[in-house]
Amino acid sequence: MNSRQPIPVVVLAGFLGSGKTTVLNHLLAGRGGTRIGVVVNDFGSIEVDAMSVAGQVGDSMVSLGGGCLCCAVDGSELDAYLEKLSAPVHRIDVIVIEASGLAEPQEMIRMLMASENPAIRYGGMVEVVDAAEFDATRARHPETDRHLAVADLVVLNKTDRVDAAERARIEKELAALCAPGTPVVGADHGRIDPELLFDRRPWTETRGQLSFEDLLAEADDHGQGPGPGPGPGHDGCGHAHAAYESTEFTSEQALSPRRFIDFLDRRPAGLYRIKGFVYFGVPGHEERYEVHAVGRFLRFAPGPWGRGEARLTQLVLIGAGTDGPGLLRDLEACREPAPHEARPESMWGVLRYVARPAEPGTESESESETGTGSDED
Ligand SMILES: Nc1nc2c(ncn2[C@@H]2O[C@H](COP(=O)(O)OP(=O)(O)OP(=O)(O)O)[C@@H](O)[C@H]2O)c(=O)[nH]1
Repeated sequence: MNSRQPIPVVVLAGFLGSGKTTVLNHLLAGRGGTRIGVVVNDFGSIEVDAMSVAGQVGDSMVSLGGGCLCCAVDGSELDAYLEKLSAPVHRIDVIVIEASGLAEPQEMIRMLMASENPAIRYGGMVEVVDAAEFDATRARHPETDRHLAVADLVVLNKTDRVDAAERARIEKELAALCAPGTPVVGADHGRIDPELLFDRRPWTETRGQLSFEDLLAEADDHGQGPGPGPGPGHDGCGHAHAAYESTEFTSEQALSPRRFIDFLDRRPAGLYRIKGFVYFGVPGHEERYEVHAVGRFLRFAPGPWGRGEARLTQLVLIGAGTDGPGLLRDLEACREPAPHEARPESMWGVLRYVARPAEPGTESESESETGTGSDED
């Protein structure tokens, strides 16, 4: 991941007690060399949550080992904290906001979409659902349905507390409540693959000297946890990996923007994450297009190629129950031997998913984007 690209900001939402902090701890434990900025947006219980995430609490910003920063904010302070976290000095790769169990995630998404901070971009919304309390939560808090409708990825947590039939029933209901194609990932104690949300750097890529906490966390990453008890390091990593498969695609030939968008529109629900770079080679659009999809959420970010860098398309597709050879066949069918003959209009489908800084007076544009999370307007 190029550190000069805007930092993706992922919103982790879910009703009180659904397991957001548990998911976050698991992500922190399995972050590898990735530097995660954490914002805990939890009115009233800041200390409790920040402590369970970080193990230590400062004024408002907490250092998590060598790799993370955590700050506790209310909505009005969010912009200021995002600005602090996105300062180049912290070298943060991804920011996760743990939304209060009571917050309206739509508000937060709107704030992120409208943010004028060029160092960040909205990176999708993950809704954590408590499988054991699913019906009770919906009955008492009908707004839960609205949150599910804007989620890009749903984590169905506490699957250890329901049997297979109940889980299947909830998954069916979730499919009806969420936008079509939204992936639902089952989890026991928040153990989802961190790769679903961000690229993990290998430890060797961590710049600067490793701190003592880094070394402890690294040992923990390899299953030799620093000690008992909850908190980062509790889970170690590796549990979640077995359930996912990843498919890699490389092409020296350009991809047709129309065919590639068509492929993305039809991507199966089990394909949780796509990341990489695409070369379209269409006149006027010869840049390198970084692609980032989490669930239904899709973004392209055009940027320059490195000096002497080969014009390649390189994609990694991560999913469960996906047909790898079938995906590769579909991607091969997107190849375009004569991109220079393509008309610039063929890029329109891609450009719909490029985040542009909001122009003054174009608020309605960012609102329409907020509504779907996949920009299907
Ligand atoms: N049985 C079971 N318990 C879980 C699981 N995930 C989390 N818990 C427990 O559920 C409780 C709530 O988890 P948290 O991660 O604090 O939930 P939260 O969504 O951050 O809660 P708030 O901050 O109150 O909104 C804790 O006691 C966790 O240990 C799970 O998969 N199974």
